[in-house]
Amino acid sequence: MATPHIGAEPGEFAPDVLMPGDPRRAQRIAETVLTDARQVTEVRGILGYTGTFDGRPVSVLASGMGIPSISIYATELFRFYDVQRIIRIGTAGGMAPHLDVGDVVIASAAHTDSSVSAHRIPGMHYSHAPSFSLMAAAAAAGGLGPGRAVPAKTKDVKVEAKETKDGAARRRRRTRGGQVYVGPVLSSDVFYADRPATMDALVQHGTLAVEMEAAGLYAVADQEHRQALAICTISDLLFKDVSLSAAEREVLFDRSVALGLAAFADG
Ligand SMILES: O=P(O)(O)O[C@H]1O[C@H](CO)[C@@H](O)[C@H]1O
Ligand SMILES: O=c1cc[nH]c(=O)[nH]1
Repeated sequence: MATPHIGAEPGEFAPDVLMPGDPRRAQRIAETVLTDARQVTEVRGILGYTGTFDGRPVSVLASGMGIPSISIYATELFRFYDVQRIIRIGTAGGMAPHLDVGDVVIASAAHTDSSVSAHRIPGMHYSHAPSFSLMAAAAAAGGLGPGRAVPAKTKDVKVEAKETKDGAARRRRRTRGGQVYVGPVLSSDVFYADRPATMDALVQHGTLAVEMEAAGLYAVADQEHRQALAICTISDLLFKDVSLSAAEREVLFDRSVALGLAAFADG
């Protein structure tokens, strides 16, 4: 039976689910990466598809934005569709100075200011962490491993970046694109926040990037005894006024999807 938020019947989702925030990104992944993908849900415009990749069943379902939204979809997938593993395919704002747009961050931990997670276990500061096996497999697929301090450089990608100051000039910008990093992210409840001291302290504590869902996904996976990971493409740089357009954010996820599919295969 369908859930309040997912229209699929039991059995229509694969055990492994890729989960972008944006429904159009879900559609694009289904159309360009999966074989024989068919739509299994469209409730509230949150699109979901099931197909195969390299002969393995794989689904993709959008999460919407924020911890409350991803928590609903992840809980319903784990609890009512027997989904075993979810990998978030997200975008994130780069915080650490060495990051560039197009780089990929595999979230080894997720700090959060969300009350949803902060009060999950009363009296505890809950640690939001991914599945080790998924994270290790994704990192290996990204060329990272023990004793390899410098991330693998993958082929350059050309992106159209936008200088946000005054919403004005666009300029062509060749990124180092596709460098893969593993480290903590901030899963923020607030997109438009003005708190430079907090962000600076997080960077000083090794935080790489900010997004809005990983902590919720990791907590739900722990609660439901399932596995999860977040892999995010850097879509803008918080301290450099560099930002990708909405259209660019929709398409610049190939590397993250490849790492996610490799993690499903090897994790
Ligand atoms: O591109 P997605 O996956 O939605 O991720 C990021 O983009 C949204 C904000 O623009 C938030 O959901 C944030 O986590
Ligand atoms: O700055 C950003 C970029 C993407 N996603 C976020 O949550 N923040």
